[in-house]
Amino acid sequence: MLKIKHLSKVFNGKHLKVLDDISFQVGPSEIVIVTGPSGCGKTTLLRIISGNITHFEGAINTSFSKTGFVFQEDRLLEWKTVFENVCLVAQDGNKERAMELLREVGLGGFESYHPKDLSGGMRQRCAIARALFYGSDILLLDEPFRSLDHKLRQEMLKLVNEIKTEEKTAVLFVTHDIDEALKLADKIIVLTKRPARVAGEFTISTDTKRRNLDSCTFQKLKEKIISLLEE
Ligand SMILES: Nc1ncnc2c1ncn2[C@@H]1O[C@H](COP(=O)(O)OP(=O)(O)OP(=O)(O)O)[C@@H](O)[C@H]1O
Repeated sequence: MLKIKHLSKVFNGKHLKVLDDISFQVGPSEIVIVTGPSGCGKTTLLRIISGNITHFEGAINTSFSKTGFVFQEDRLLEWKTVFENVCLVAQDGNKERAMELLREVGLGGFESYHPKDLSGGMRQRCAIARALFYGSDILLLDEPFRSLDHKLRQEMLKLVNEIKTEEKTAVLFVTHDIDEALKLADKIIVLTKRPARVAGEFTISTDTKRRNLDSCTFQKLKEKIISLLEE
């Protein structure tokens, strides 16, 4: 369980308040999606949770032992191949599994390429394979599918869902795409504009395979989230 309690963050010697008293939880094998207006503080929130930002108010309590993350920038090592980039995070890991993950993210056949020879979307998928190979019990994803086309996005969403159900990995996912959130989330956290507060928290119990986004229930939920984002 990850518990975020009364989290606040101010940048620039107290001039820029970014997060204001944020509290929510991520349970084991749960997909929690955070959405909110541009610049409200979503990346800052993930950076605090991942330990990249250490000065903040409030508390982060976690019982997860391994945290994997994919940020907006892919942070691949340019001098390593795709396969080496993935294997680097778990050097004793099963190399067959690394190959399998690369195939699952659509990079089968590109194992010996270097990052500079990949497109932006391929680089991002390599970063996702690397995070999955790390074998974390919670995965932090910051708009990881932004540069992918529609078909690839759908495939990656399916993969995240499989990782959750098969590997029991919890996922904390930032996206601007409300349909993506409605398709995948067990819980959606909507943040206000900066300084971000929790404007709404919505639990979706319908199994992801049985969700109909055109149904009245999902349309109403979507309208509610949009209205909160527009406030
Ligand atoms: N290290 C930093 N120092 C000072 N200000 C920062 C720092 N990091 C982020 N900020 C500011 O904090 C605010 C929130 O930024 P953040 O990247 O967390 O927003 P976001 O919600 O992820 O945005 P987007 O949806 O556009 O990706 C912005 O005004 C940004 O300029």
